[in-house]
Amino acid sequence: MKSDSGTVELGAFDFECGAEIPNMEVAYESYGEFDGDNAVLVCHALTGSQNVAGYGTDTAGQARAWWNDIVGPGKAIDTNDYYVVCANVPGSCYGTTGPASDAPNGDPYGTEFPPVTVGDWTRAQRRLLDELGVGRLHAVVGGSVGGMNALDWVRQYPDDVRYLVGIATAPRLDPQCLALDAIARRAITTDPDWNGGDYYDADEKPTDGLALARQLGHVMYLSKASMERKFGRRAAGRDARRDSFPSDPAAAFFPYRDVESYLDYQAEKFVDRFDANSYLYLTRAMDDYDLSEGYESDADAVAAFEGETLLLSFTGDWHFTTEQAETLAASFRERSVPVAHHAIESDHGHDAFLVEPEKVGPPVRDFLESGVEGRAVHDTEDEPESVPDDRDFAPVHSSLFSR
Ligand SMILES: CC(=O)SCCNC(=O)CCNC(=O)[C@H](O)C(C)(C)COP(=O)(O)OP(=O)(O)OC[C@H]1O[C@@H](n2cnc3c(N)ncnc32)[C@H](O)[C@@H]1OP(=O)(O)O
Ligand SMILES: N[C@@H](CCO)C(=O)O
Repeated sequence: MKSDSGTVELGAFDFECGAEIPNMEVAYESYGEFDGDNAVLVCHALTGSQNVAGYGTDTAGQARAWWNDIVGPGKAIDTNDYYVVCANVPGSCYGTTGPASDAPNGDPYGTEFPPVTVGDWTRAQRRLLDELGVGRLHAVVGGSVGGMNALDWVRQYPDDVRYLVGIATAPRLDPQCLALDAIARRAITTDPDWNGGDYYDADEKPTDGLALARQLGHVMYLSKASMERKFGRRAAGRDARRDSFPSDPAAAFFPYRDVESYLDYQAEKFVDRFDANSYLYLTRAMDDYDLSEGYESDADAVAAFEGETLLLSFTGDWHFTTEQAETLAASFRERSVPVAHHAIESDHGHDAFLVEPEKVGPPVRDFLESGVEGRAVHDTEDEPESVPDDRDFAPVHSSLFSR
C-alpha cells in the first residue's frame, strides 16, 4: 500500500475564538494514490491519531493504527481505490500543534494554547487538503467526535463533500456526557502536578488526574452488557496489582476486581500516550460542538449539502445513541438530503465502531461505492420482502429504525 506521512506547516491560523497563532503544523498520513476524485478524509476520535492504518507506533512504542480492519488494500475503505487522508486535529498531541507544542517564545503553549473547536479542526483539514492538492472529497468519514468533525464538513464546506459517513456520532452531546467530561477535566485540573497546565518540564506529570479522566472515559465507551461479559463481578487474578488508591486500608480486605484491574491497566497505558492538557482541550471541543450553532436547526445547518449521508449507530452505545442518530437522520430527510441510518445491533457500547469492523465495514464499503441507493443486503436469508424506506439499510444487522 502506497502511504505517506508528514507534517504540513499551514502558517498563521485563526481560531474560531478570535485568537491566532503564527504557525499551525498539521501531522497527517495518507494511503493510496490520488486520482483527482477519490479522496476520502477520515476524522479520528477523541484520542486517536493520524495513524488510521498501517503499522506506526506512538512515542511510547504502542501500536496505534486504530482502524486497520477498515482502511487498507481490499478493506471497506479500500486504499486500492481511494486516496485516504487522516490528520491529527489541532489541540491533540500526535504531531499537530497543540498545548504541548512550543509557542513562539520557545516554551510549550500549555494553557496559553487557544481554545480550539471542532470547527477549527475542519478548517485546518481544509487547508491541509489544499496543500495536498485535494479539492472536493469523495467522502468524509468519522466516528464519535470524529463524526461531529465529519458533520461539520458538510456544514462549513457543503460543496466539497460527495458522501458523508457519520458513525456513532450526534449533532451534540447530551447533559449526562457533558457531566462526565466535566468530572474528567476536574480530575486533571485538581491533580497538583497539573500545575495550571505548566508541567512539561517538571519531573512529575499529572498522570493521576489523566488516569482518572480516562477511566471515566472507558466506562462511557463500554455498555452494561459488555462490562458484564468482560468482567462480571470477578476478582482479578492473584498477581493483579491494585493501582487505584493504593493507600486505602480497606483495600487489603476487599477484592480487587477484574473491572478495576482493567481500568487501571487502560489508564496506565493511556498516560503513556496522551497529554493531559490535550485531553482538556479536546473534550472541551467535543462538549462545545453543536451542529445547529448559528442556524435555526440541525436541518438548516445541513440544508446546503447536496451529497448523500450514511449514519451508523450502535444499540449498546449510550454515549452517542441510536435515537440521536435517528433524529439527525430526520434532519437530513427534512432537507431532502438522501440519508440512510443503519442502527447496528451491538452490546459493545460506544467503541463498537472500533471493535466490530465486520458490522461497520460492509455498509461503509457499499455506501462509498454507490451512495444511499447502492446500499446492499448482505445476508439474503434475512432479506425482507421489500425495503420499506430509506431508513432500512442492511437487514443482516437488525435496525431499530427499519420498521
Ligand atoms: C481513534 C481512536 O479511537 S483512538 C485509538 C484507539 N482507541 C483507544 O485506544 C481507546 C481506548 N481503548 C479502547 O477503547 C479499547 O481498548 C479498544 C477499543 C482499543 C479495544 O477494545 P477491545 O479489543 O475490546 O480491548 P479491551 O478494551 O478489552 O482491552 C484489551 C486490553 O486490556 C487488557 N485487559 C483485559 N481485561 C483486563 C483486566 N481484567 N485487567 C487488566 N487488563 C485487562 C488486555 O490484556 C488487553 O491488553 P493489551 O491492549 O495490552 O493487549
Ligand atoms: N475510545 C475512542 C473513542 C472515544 O470517543 C477514543 O479514545 O478516541
